[in-house]
Amino acid sequence: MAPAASAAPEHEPFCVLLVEDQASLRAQLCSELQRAGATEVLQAADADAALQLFKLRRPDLVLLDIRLPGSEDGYWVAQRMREAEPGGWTPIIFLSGLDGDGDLWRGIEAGGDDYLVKPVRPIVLAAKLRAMRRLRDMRRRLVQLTEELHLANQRLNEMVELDPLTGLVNRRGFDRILHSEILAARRDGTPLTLMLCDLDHFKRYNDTLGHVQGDECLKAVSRVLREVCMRPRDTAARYGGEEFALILPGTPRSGAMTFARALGKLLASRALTHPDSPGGHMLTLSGGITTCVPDATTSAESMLIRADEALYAAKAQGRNRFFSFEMQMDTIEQRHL
Ligand SMILES: Nc1nc2c(ncn2[C@@H]2O[C@H](COP(=O)(O)OP(=O)(O)OP(=O)(O)O)[C@@H](O)[C@H]2O)c(=O)[nH]1
Repeated sequence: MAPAASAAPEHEPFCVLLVEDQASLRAQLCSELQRAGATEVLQAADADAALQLFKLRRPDLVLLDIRLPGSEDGYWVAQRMREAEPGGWTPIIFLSGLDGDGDLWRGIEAGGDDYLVKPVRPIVLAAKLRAMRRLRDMRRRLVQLTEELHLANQRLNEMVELDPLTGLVNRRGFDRILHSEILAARRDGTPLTLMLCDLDHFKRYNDTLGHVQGDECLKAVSRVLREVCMRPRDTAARYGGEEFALILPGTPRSGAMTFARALGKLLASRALTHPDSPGGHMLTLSGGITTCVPDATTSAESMLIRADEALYAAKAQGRNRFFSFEMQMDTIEQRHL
């Protein structure tokens, strides 16, 4: 004996749109659907009402009669429904008195998922409802998993560009950002500043306090750098061991020097001590700055070479200072005038 058509055990709401023009059959199917576990049955007697309800309520399943009053039939309705949900897929089951192979084929071609020939036995209707519900749940889970995967990928991409010790952008991220900021500044004709910063006498720091303490010091300096980068597109990166890089879009030479002074002040306010610094007991930084409005000849490499040269000069002239490559060049030129 066939099992009785019973309510599906699922707890999630399941809304069915029933499109059937005969009122008595609609009422009968409606109560069978409810017995079979549909939590809501929306009813439409013609194509227009069916489409309106579909767009407004987004049901979980559509039961669609093929013969409808007016000029449009169920095939037409199914096609419009598919067009109305790009990227989505609401299961559609055709209901029809037509049982030819061609009718079935047309229904599937029109975007239907299944085809039931009237009169539909309650047990069959309940079984179809259950199967479609299962498909809906699996599809939802798939969408959820895809979203989770997308987020995990995003996070992974971010992590690939982060330095694990300091949380700053790492060398890989720095290379990408500098390259794209050069292109942007070139396109907009705006100045771009690159600043390389290096801790002074950090080897002595490590030698005296050990690497663990040295790491803590690098983290503290990173916090200062992150704080001093106040504009959204300013980037603080860990360029190498105890070397940091700052990318400052829209920053001219004068702005770069103001920024360097602010950085020096903020670092001094943190009063980070150095146990074995020849110049006192405070931790200090030296910096090399280059600023330009990039043109076709500007590259990340050329900017790095200039910033590095300025950093070398700052170290050579006593440390705890920032030098601008371009300002040095101006001074040299003036001396030769
Ligand atoms: N604790 C710690 N130390 C690091 C890390 N990366 C690089 N260093 C240390 O940084 C020190 C850099 O030393 P040097 O290049 O001689 O430079 P310095 O002693 O700062 O001297 P100047 O730059 O000339 O002022 C070395 O002792 C490295 O071991 C790191 O991730 N953690």
